[in-house]
Amino acid sequence: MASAAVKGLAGTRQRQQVAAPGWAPRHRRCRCRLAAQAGLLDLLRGAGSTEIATDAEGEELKAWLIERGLPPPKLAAAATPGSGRGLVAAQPIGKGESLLSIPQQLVLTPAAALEQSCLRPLLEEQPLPAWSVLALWLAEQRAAGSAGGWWPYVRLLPERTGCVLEWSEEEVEWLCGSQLHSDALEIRAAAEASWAEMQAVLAAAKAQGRAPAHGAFGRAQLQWAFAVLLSRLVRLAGLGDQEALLPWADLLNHDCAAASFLDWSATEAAVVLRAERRYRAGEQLLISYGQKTSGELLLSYGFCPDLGSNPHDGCRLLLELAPGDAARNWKAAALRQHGLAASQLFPLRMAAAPFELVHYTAFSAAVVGSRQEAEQLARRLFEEGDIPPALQTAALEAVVAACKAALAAYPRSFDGDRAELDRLQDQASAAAASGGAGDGSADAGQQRRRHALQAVVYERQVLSRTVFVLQQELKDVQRLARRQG
Ligand SMILES: C[S@@+](CC[C@H](N)C(=O)[O-])C[C@H]1O[C@@H](n2cnc3c(N)ncnc32)[C@H](O)[C@@H]1O
Repeated sequence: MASAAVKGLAGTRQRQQVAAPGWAPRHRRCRCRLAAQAGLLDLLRGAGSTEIATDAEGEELKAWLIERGLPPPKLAAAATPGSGRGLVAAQPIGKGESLLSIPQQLVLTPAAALEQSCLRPLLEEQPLPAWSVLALWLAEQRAAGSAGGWWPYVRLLPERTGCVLEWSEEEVEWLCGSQLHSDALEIRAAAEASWAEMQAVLAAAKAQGRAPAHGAFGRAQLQWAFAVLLSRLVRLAGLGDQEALLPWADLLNHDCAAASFLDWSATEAAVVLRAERRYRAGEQLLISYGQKTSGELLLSYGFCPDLGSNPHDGCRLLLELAPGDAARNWKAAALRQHGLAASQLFPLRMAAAPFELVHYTAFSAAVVGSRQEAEQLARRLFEEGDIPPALQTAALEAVVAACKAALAAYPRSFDGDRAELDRLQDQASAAAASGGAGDGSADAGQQRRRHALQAVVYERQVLSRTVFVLQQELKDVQRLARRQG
């Protein structure tokens, strides 16, 4: 059971992808051109000599890794306003240049963690999921302090990440009505299940005197480790989808408009990153953590991009085959052949027509008399992308009804949430203008509230916009039907 839950958690972690062309933000090309021009100006001004305020501990980690085989990167660690440490260009960088190449021995895969773990004999006897092995390794290294083999890396890991594992129950309730609420509960339940699942190993470790410093594997220590993993683990598609910690490279921050990401290169036998454009010396290098909505970023990484700045923002709508449909089993089998399930989440975006989900509801609404008929219709809808005219109205109506039901599921009024969000945004702007004086923890709590509100306000705007667009389409379909009839 725990491993199923852990799978759910894995699904929420960094899945780094290239931005789909349809979703490239309009301003991007323009920004690149400006950046290229800025790069040229910098060269003329001798930007190579720009002084960079580097971060001492981050640079010490880089030097430590270089001693262990890291080819010297063209990047430097630096403090970045509002996002902790980050990596900046240490010199002007050209498009396509190699920025980082992390050799295998510095990639912290679950296998590497197991190899180094004090619990290794026990974990070989009673294997735990990769996620738990890494968490135990992190907790062990942290407890060992400077005596541990990876202290230069572990001491840089944040005390708190802001991810949903650190939220109070009341804070999680702010997401009620949204699919994010189910995600949040699932992530927290997975961490709980992982904690429960490792108790037998921890008890054996205690009995055999294998656990290191007192309390190294306590609940709070493992909670910290789970939060670190949720906000830093990178899935390496080129390494069979393994998830790993990437020391120093995990200082890279996220940009919703970035296309580059870290992945394993078999030819270079290393995790690599190339420059997707030119960079000035001192400019921060940002990568993509995946095409995530702002709410998803909030749950895993504890930050939320500014409203309107995330081209992947939106919400997910849950659609299901009608439970009472006599053809439900045939339909479910036919859906599976197209990678869809009898209960399926669909992403909605502000500016995208949700064709796939209209096809899904057309399939759900259709009356089919056999398995073959279900398969035939599924092929027409999901392979050829064609909706039989007779199903169009019912499909559009079903999506509109599903969006309205999703809107009604939010417990608080849209206007009330919007007003509170505006107020918190004004307060945040005023605090930023006055230098951000005040109690840090109160600020963090207020920021979380603002981010949660931002997510649930935007989701409802997307749902309302989808209702509007589909109602227009419904009118067109009905007008056409009247003309033809
Ligand atoms: C993989 S780590 C990146 C390094 C991190 N900044 C640090 O100081 O250790 C991910 C964390 O960086 C921060 N972060 C990354 N991108 C950000 C962004 N665009 N805005 C704000 N915070 C960001 C968040 O705290 C997130 O949990």
